[in-house]
Amino acid sequence: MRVRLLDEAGLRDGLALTAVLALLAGGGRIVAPLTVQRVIDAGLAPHTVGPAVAVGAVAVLVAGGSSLLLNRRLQARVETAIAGLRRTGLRRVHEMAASTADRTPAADLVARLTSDLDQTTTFLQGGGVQFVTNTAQLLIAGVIMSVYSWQLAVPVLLLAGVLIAGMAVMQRVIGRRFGHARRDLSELQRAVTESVGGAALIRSTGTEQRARVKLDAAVDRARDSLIRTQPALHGNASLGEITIAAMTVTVLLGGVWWSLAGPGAPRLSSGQVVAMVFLVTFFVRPLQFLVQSLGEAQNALAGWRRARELAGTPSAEIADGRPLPDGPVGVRVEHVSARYGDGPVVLHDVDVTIAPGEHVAVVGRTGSGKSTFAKLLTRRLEPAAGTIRLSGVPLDRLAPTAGRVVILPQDPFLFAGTLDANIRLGRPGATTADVVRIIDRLGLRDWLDALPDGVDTPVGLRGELLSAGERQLAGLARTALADPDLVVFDEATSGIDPATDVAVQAALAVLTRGRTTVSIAHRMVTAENADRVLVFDGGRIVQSGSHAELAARPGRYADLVGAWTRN
Ligand SMILES: Nc1ncnc2c1ncn2[C@@H]1O[C@H](COP(=O)(O)OP(=O)(O)OP(=O)(O)O)[C@@H](O)[C@H]1O
Repeated sequence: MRVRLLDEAGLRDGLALTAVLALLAGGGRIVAPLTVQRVIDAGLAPHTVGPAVAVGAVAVLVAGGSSLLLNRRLQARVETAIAGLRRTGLRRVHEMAASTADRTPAADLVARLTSDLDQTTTFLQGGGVQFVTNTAQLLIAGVIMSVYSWQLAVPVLLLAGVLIAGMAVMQRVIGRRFGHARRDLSELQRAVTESVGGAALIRSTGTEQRARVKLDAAVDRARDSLIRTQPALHGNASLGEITIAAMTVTVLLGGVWWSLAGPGAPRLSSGQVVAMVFLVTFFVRPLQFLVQSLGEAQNALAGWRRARELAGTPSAEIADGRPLPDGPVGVRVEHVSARYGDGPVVLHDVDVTIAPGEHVAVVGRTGSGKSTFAKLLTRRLEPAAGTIRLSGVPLDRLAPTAGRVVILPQDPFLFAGTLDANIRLGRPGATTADVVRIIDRLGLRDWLDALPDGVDTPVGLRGELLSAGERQLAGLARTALADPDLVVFDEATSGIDPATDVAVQAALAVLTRGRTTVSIAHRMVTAENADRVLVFDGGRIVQSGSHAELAARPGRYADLVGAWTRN
């Protein structure tokens, strides 16, 4: 695990140089007490002071310089590793299997890539890098103490052994508790995001009390989790204080006793006793640091692990998949069933073929399985049984189809920025001139001219400055710019005024011309304009034919047409 951490943080490269810098930084600090010992043992002779000060000064400068270099080196590497983890994590979010993405709340993914990793940075900036220097200092001080007086060094090292063993046990407990705390904090973030995002709905439905109870529960859980990290931390601090004080006392009392020992017994000079007192201080300081920063270190590690877990999610993209053959896509859905997680089967034995270039409208009552069918075609859900082939290639063998298979949702996602920037996302390298051309081709020039700043009109966060119909028009333009070979269009059910609806229908007609299209239709006009209508009911296709054919005979579709006409 630790070895993997070294690799992941990019610390293995140049490990020897890192170790040398750490030894220089840690060892340099220890030279001063040794020079003091020499001066004392020489009877404080003036001629020994000058060289001692010179050696001490050089040592301090070397220690300071090495420490600076080491800090910069480690900080830069670990920050680079964190940035890499963020990038990989984000890529995994985009390549995640649809089933995993469905199960994972967005706020949890955001927390793993932001606040969780921030803990690692905070720890580093708070002196986490000193871990390395301190460990080197601890080792060097321990060795020198043993050389100076093994009689004093043995009890100190034994006490240090007790402390380190105690910390090893505690850190496991502390690590586990911080792991829980980070999970509960991420839950809290999710609850807060939901509550803030849904504030208007909560106010309008008068459900503030219910929302507050849910939020309070998340706040309490996070608080309790954080409190649960404390007893082990306090236990660790107490153990540290007791053993560290015992080490200092041992050296002081033992030193005095040995220095006064009678003839025949091994004697310590006063200089050696003073040096030992300094050395034990150098020995215990890193231990104190380790004790105090154990909590922060475990919190940082817990954050790192959560981010790494996300970065380690297997990509759902098929690396050596077969590319989608060029041209309009033929769709073959063979006896496909679908379910969400362990839930009931919601699509049963769906078997249908869509010819290249055909425009198929999917209709049916709410909950009949239309969206599930669309999710299967666009790989946002894997079939529970059966196979789907696009132009003959089974979906589970197909290479990424970005730009070739495009879903146009009811409410297309728009990033904060201009309309131009959002539409250009459809095709990498597209220019504003391309955007204007595609808007013209879709017959949307009047709409564009009516916007305050034309293509430079800002759309606001998630496109909130545009109407629902305008967002769908922007989505249509973006899709048209992508020039896909299979379009899955989820028609908006509401929020579109009649004029925009006409514009949407006209643009849709241009977009679908010559390309395979599956439209989830909520309006009769969309079904009428399609080559064929598939009628879903209870998760099954119960009718298939042209609008005219199906409307003319009794059945589900005729009922739907009746309902549309009455509306
Ligand atoms: N994410 C999900 N998790 C669990 N069940 C789901 C999920 N999405 C849909 N379902 C269930 O699958 C069934 C089909 O739903 P689907 O969304 O495909 O219907 P639909 O015909 O598109 O309905 P609508 O016209 O209201 O969008 C429904 O019973 C629904 O409750």
